[in-house]
Amino acid sequence: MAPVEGFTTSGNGIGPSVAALHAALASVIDPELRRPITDLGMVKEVTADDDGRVHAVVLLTIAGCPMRDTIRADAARALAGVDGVTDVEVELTAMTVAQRQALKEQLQGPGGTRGIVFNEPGSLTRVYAVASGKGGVGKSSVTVNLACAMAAKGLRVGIVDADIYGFSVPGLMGLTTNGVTQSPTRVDEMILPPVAFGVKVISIGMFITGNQPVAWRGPMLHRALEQFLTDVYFGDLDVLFLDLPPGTGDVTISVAQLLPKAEILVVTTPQAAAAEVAERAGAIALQTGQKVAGVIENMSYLTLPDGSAMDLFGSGGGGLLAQRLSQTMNAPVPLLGQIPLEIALREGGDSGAPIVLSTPDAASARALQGIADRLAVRPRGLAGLKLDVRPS
Ligand SMILES: Nc1ncnc2c1ncn2[C@@H]1O[C@H](COP(=O)(O)OP(=O)(O)OP(=O)(O)O)[C@@H](O)[C@H]1O
Repeated sequence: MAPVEGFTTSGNGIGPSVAALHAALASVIDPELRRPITDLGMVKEVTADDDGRVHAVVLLTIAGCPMRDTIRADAARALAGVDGVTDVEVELTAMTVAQRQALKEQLQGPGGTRGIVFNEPGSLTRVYAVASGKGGVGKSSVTVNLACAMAAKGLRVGIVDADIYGFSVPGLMGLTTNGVTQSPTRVDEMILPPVAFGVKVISIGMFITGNQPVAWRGPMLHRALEQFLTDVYFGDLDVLFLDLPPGTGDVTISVAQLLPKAEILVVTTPQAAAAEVAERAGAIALQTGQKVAGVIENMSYLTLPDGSAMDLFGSGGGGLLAQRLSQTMNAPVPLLGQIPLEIALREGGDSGAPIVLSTPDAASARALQGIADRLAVRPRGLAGLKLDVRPS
């Protein structure tokens, strides 16, 4: 292997090789940026002597990086596994301003600042805004489970908790412990979202202390959402979910303005009255020019101890809503799935362990998995893209 900048070994064939040390560190993934630390300019130097003693210096984006212990442990473990290594010392130090700037430019392009990457013509990220007519129908539970199911399939997934007044995503994703929500790391003005179950998550709940109410009017909400979409580094995502507040308020309009390509997923219960309210949430897409990707019926039935199904909230609401929205939108709007009521789903939400991962055999988990599969097989968002193909 050609010399690698920063890597020094005696080079006389005794002790670990540069190639093996580099390969080991290339297997260490930065927990927030989700890329190998070797690609991110985070490996400053590695020296190894003939006796197999290795000293590595790893650069952190910021001195107080909350992931420093994880990065150190992962790097030490990877190096210790290299043939000929007898001892490992990993030293952590912070990047200089210039190194941080270089990293930001590598991630975000020259200049470091940009608009909303998901709106760029080359963006292939599918954006789903999850809406409901009423509160409490399970919109957030559905969002986190779909996101986790897709991430478990290997897709790169992010969630923006746009339910600014009633945020619940950090708790559902296990990012809140004893009332304290994990904070994002800030690299100057760039915000690195915490990652849970492979999903990058950002929520207003990460920026306020305790359980304070958020009392903002429309323009503030719009600005907060815009900042989530511009300043948060999500990287190249396959799917971005936005958990909208219930109804058709300011945030829904802002999402339509900020992310015109976002498709709406409407969550409803089977109750006819709930479906009617949900129809308004879906039909707003007609005014904003967005697509409705489908309807998800939640709390469809409850399985009783004798195995029979009880329609606690009536039946047929999801199908009815899909039919009505298809007419309103003059385009097919499918009923993507029906999720039963299950105690395990609620418990998974309360404990921050989404049911698709914690109890994948549960009926509700299988239904959610089925919906995620249907959404995941749709191609990445090439629709409406002008492809740069010219006759020769
Ligand atoms: N299928 C289900 N079975 C059992 N409990 C469920 C189910 N779906 C949701 N729940 C529970 O119902 C409650 C409300 O769910 P959730 O917070 O996901 O709803 P929401 O529509 O996002 O509410 P809001 O819009 O008010 O934030 C939660 O306690 C959740 O665990």
